Amino acid sequence: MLQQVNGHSLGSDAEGRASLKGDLREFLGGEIPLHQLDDLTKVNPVTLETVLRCLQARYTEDIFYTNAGCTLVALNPFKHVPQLYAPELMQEYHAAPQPQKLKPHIFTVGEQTYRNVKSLIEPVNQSIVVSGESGAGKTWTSRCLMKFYAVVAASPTSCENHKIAERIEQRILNSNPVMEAFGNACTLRNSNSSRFGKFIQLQLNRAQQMTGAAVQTYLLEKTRVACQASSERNFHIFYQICKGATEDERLQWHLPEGTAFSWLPNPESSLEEDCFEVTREAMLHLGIDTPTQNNIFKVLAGLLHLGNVHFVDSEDEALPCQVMDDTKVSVRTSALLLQLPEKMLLESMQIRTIKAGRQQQVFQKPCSRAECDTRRDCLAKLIYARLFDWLVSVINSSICADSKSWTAFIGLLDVYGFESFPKNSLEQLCINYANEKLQQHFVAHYLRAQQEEYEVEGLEWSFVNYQDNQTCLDLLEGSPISICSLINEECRLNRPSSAAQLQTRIESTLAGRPCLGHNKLSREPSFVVVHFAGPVRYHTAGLVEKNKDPVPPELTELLQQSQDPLLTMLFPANPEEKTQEELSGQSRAPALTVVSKFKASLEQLLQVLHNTTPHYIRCIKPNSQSQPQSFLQEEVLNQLEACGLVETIHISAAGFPIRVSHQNFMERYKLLRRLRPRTSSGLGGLEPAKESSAPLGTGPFCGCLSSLVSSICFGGLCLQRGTRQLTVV
Ligand SMILES: Nc1ncnc2c1ncn2[C@@H]1O[C@H](COP(=O)(O)OP(=O)(O)OP(=O)(O)O)[C@@H](O)[C@H]1O
Repeated sequence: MLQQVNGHSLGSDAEGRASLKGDLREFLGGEIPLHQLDDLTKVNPVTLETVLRCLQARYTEDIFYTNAGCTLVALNPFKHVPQLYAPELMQEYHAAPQPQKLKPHIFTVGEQTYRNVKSLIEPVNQSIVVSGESGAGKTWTSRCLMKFYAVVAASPTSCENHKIAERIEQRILNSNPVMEAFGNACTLRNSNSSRFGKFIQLQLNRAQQMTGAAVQTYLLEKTRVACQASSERNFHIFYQICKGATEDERLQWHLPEGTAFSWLPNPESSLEEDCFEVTREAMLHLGIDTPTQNNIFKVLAGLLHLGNVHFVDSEDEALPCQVMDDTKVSVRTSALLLQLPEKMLLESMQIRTIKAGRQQQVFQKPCSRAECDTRRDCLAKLIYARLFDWLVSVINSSICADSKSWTAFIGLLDVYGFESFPKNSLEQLCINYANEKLQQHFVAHYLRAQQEEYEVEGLEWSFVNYQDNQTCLDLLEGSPISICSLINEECRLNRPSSAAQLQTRIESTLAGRPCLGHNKLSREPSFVVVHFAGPVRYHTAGLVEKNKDPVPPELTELLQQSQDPLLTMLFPANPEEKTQEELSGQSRAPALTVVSKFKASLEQLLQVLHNTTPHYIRCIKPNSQSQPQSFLQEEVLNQLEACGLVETIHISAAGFPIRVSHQNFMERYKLLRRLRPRTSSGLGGLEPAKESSAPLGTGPFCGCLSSLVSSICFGGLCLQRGTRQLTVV
């Protein structure tokens, strides 16, 4: 009997015949309409063009998910799709004996991941890496997966337990609107773009119930508080308070309707994300009570007024710059809202204090107008970044479970997508660097390690070439010299360096590196990095300063004087240990730059990922205008090419998608020791043995089982090692 066609084993007779018919048709003639191909490994031949055509055909039919071997491709529908994420559908995938036989969906990935934890497939901890460029749908996907786990991993036991579980699940879900309100913003690429990276660990107990979660965030783009590119916006929360405050709150927060704020560009644009009520409700569920919320919003209003403070040059260099007449009121209001002495607030921006000599004598020097502006912006960034970190810690203490109550986790990684704007700076360099690291994780884990293992195992294998992004990573972070090391060195040397000098330094020191380009047409000093997802031009102006991220000590000292309860907590007068910002403001600052901190946190993240079984979801943006029903071939093609999807499909089609250690396999499939080899098939197929007295570990399988398992279905099993193939149905 034919056991396999095109990689599919057959189930019951009737089912088998129907499936066989379909498989045969597909195998022989490729007659199946493209949009019905659920798995891109079945596209024939597998080329960029055929893959593109298949995805387009499916998109036209409103089919947004397609398997690509080990990866799930998720096309952004840019519209509401009824029932696509309904709780009933979640249950259907959860209850299915073989979820992978249902239509491709993020719930298949969610369920498979969940079952891996259940069946203790090592490593027990799992991760789902959601990648794609900005606006491709990563945050949406992560959010839906969290909802999925909140449903399927809910505690079904006693009423009391159920309540607890619900509280935890609801709180975990409530962390999303809060973090998005404070950490997302409208950019040119995405109206709800995450301006920070997030790894959320969903913690499961032995019964696979969710007992808690922990969130780790990465590099918030805090510069956005004080500086927004044209046509972009500040963080959503600022618009929410301005649009959603009640009359009473407007009075308290000094936000009369129609007030113009320099740091609130495009206030007329109205987004779904501007819903203040949702944020407040979610904060409440996370344990942030109304008085604390009001305190937070009052401080944010204080920042908006601070942004309206503008300085004029002083005629006498020995005297501080003055505040523009019509913005004096903003200093007063800001001081009032932040509960700071007005004079001190003003002087902290106008005057620099220098300590020098053995006795640390104090000198004061008036700042230039540009310096006043920088210090004003720095103050706002400092407050906002601390507030964001504090919110994350509150969220964590609200959702985190006692370490004894969980045994495994499923990690969801949603980091900012690859970005290329007309102007790119240190933020984009870090974001794109993170994307390069994740791409490398995929390349190393899947494209390279897998093929190397097949070779070692003696499997017949013709090596599939793939685009390795190691050269780009060498350029960015390599040792001894790379772009990061050069930017860090400029910070360490603490010498005046112009944007043009930095460009020359990068170009001359790294000349000849394959991924370094130079845009000769550009008038502004810049350099080009050819990333796996495309070339990006980075402007060198301000790069070193942003990397240093200095905080003048006067600013921290000022905030320690605040009478505001929230600021008192964020800036304690006698902190137990000095923060990085405080250290960087001192003259003998350790060389811990933004880039080095980011690099260290990325390494940590990759270490965590490395110790989990990864699952991949590739989000694809069908068009850059965020329009439904528009599939722009060129744009999709670039994304497919960049992530090496065709190579992934080739390897998946010919390879072995599931890997199980021998010990785990024996645990899971103890039953099979009762099976004996069927020698007549010539394939080494197996049939159930009537009786087996062979002890576990010495039965007929054990000597020949590999860690490579081509497919384990819930009703059947197919194994291969080298030239031996074993099929059990
Ligand atoms: N599955 C979906 N169904 C409907 N709309 C979607 C879906 N996925 C994404 N979208 C739409 O696309 C927008 C962008 O998605 P999302 O914010 O998830 O992108 P992202 O990849 O996280 O981007 P960034 O890297 O900028 O944070 C969403 O705000 C939503 O409007």
